[in-house]
Amino acid sequence: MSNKAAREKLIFALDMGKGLDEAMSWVRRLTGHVGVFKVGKEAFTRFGPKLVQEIQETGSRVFLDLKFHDIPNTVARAAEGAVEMGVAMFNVHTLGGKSMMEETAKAVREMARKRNLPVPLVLGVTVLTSLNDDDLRALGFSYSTAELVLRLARMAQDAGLSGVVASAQDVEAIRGACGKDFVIVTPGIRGSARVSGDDQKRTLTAEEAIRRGSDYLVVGRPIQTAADPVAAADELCQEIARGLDAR
Ligand SMILES: O=C(O)c1cc(=O)[nH]c(=O)n1[C@@H]1O[C@H](COP(=O)(O)O)[C@@H](O)[C@H]1O
Repeated sequence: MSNKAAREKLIFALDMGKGLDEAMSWVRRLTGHVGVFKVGKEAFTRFGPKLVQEIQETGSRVFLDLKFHDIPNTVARAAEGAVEMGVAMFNVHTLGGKSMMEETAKAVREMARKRNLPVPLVLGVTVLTSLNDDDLRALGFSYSTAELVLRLARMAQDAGLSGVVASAQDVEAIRGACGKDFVIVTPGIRGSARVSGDDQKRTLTAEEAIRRGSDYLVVGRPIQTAADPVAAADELCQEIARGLDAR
């Protein structure tokens, strides 16, 4: 069993679509070794709210990663569904705009109050960790990734979101601009070895991400494809603990 404070910061991405049983066997295997299970598009399009419910019935917390990106009314209504599912956190794309984020934050608070449910963390995805400065230029942005992330994080905070999803490379700048209570979730965590089929461009190690101020790390393939996934999760928790000590 790993250090609890460190473990709570580790989110395992349940990126798998073969069967609900397979997903739940990963949940049972990694319970006590990671703090949160992330249900993203790959699993949700196959298993839907049933997977979320089954994970929560085991006592674990769920991060619903559907990256809502649509007009304000549509995202706000989808967000109410996320509240009703009882997830601990979910995300929207900040590029959906400030009014979308404002309407969503308000709808989440009201739905939680009406149904007497916990208020989930609402996170704004800034610039995907699979994109670099060249990709942004090709998309027509004149900002660098670092500049755009900071701008979007400030906007997410002004709109009332709980925090953001960003590369760990941007954590110090976001923390400086948005303060200590703003939640920063960082995917794109990699050690010295890359995983096969790797699409992550802005990465950092778990220890360094935590040392710089990440609140949660999202890790998928480095655990899922490890020879011993439980040992890989425990090693990440040790890295997180070292990062916390070095803060
Ligand atoms: O929102 C996310 O979780 C996310 C945002 C982002 O910018 N980059 C990113 O990789 N993610 C997710 O984080 C996970 C990373 O998985 P691995 O690269 O396998 O560790 C995937 O489930 C992605 O969908």
